[in-house]
Amino acid sequence: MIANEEQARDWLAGRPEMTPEAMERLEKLVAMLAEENERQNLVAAATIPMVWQRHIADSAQLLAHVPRETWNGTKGPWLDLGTGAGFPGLVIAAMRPGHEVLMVESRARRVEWLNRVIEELALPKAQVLGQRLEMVETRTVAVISARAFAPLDKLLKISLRFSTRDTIWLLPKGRSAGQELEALKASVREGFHVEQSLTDQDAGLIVGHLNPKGVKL
Ligand SMILES: C[S@@+](CC[C@H](N)C(=O)[O-])C[C@H]1O[C@@H](n2cnc3c(N)ncnc32)[C@H](O)[C@@H]1O
Repeated sequence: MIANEEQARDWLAGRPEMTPEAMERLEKLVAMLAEENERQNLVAAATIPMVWQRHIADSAQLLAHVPRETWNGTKGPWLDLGTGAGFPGLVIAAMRPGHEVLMVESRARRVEWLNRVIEELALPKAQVLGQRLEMVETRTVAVISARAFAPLDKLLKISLRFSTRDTIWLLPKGRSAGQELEALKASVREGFHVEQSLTDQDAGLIVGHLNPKGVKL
């Protein structure tokens, strides 16, 4: 379990994706976030002293659930829904800058912030789709992530059209992971399971696949 800032940084340093350049990008993101959070409420102020654990490692842990062959640039982009301050989308983009990461965010100030970070971190393959998810043009993607975006049943309904049966869904769900999964129809639930979060012993990540042709939500 990653229980503090030192453990978060040590864990990140040991990730296979980590390079000195990626660590530099994450350091820059953390510094920019602390500054911007004084101007707009991007993340809860109380989480700034725990930013490596609560936001950076919490986002980066999703990469451990994506086999390299699934997301190697050939099977489509990573789509992050409701990216907000940048989590997990910006962290994924900072650690895998050669891969396409699309971040959907509807609030104008957050869109401006995300674009500023993308430019500052020089992430040409990262892109912000600054509109409501409901307005985003349909395309299929390799990975769909969403942290603190919407209740699971609603989330699946509004984003099903981006999924193939190979798309990996990665949904950090905090303490409600098991309960939200249990509430789904058995035919939908069967493609998913709950993984323990590495950053919070009470939290779970819903991970799995959905067969968009075979389910009625
Ligand atoms: C609670 S925040 C979570 C932000 C980030 N994922 C995190 O975990 O720190 C949810 C974000 O989703 C955005 N959002 C909510 N509904 C949306 C929609 N339908 N389309 C696009 N963005 C949406 C909000 O503007 C907000 O920034």
